[in-house]
Amino acid sequence: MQFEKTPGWLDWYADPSRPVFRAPPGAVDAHCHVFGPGERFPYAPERKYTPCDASREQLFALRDHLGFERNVVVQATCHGADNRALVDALEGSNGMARGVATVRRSVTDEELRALDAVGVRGVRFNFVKRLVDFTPKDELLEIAKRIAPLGWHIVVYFEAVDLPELWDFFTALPTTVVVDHMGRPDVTKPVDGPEFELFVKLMREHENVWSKVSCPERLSVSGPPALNGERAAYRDVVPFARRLVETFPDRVLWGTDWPHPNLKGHMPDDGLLVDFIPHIAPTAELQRKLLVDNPMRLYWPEESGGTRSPGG
Ligand SMILES: O=C(O)c1cc(C(=O)O)oc(=O)c1
Repeated sequence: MQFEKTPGWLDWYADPSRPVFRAPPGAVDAHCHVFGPGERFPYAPERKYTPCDASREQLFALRDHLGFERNVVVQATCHGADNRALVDALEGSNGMARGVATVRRSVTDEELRALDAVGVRGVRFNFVKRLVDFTPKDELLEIAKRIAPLGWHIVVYFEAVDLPELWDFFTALPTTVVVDHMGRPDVTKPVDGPEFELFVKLMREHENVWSKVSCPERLSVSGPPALNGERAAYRDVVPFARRLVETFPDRVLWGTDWPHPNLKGHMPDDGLLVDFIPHIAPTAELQRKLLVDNPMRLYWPEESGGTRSPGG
């Protein structure tokens, strides 16, 4: 198989603009990745793409540049179930990053405990066909039952058209379930149409389901603004994200998705992505919940007056 690197990728993400929006103190970028460096942390043989290296140092520099304080680093599919790059990032974070890992059913209890000790608080199940080969649901359920007693949660990534088929599986999971990128709605469809209503219903009927209101750059058809100083990017995604933030203010998270793997049309400016936040969370209270209270409750409960409870 031939792997392609996206031309110009590094140039773009090395130079994001400074956002106009000031994140509240303690803000968490709750969805980002580290890639490699490939020489130290090789990419998985079963990967569907090969990214450019994106190191923990670059990630933490971006965090500071954007005015954020913490990260949740999510295991990317190009690293498969080899979590060494993720662990390295968590170890280098001074406790300011938590992680979401990928594991197989062969993972030992000792390995789970070691991941927990370094800051992993969840596992990711991926159902996006261009990114992974299918993992049998019985294996995923077995993993879910193993991680629940640790107080971890499950992050799921899927396309909106696949939600009806995945519904029973998701609603049987025994932990908090965090959906990546709003379940990837088709934003050319109405925000109150049947497809997005099904996702809203999932969250309404299942209080253990959370959503990341992230990745407008992946979902948008209108795209980023022309290079004319306009900072209100990805407007067609706003109604979807805003509906979730306003309806479920205590169960939404936000992240940059840096370094934006697999984006071919354009590379997003992370500063512009931060300036998307006040459009989807228009009040200071909603912004604080989205960027501080919710991620702290899920990833640093010991610092926000809670404890980790088995079952996530
Ligand atoms: O849409 C994507 O291509 C994508 C890929 C990955 C990954 O490879 O893990 O993660 C994401 O959050 C999004």
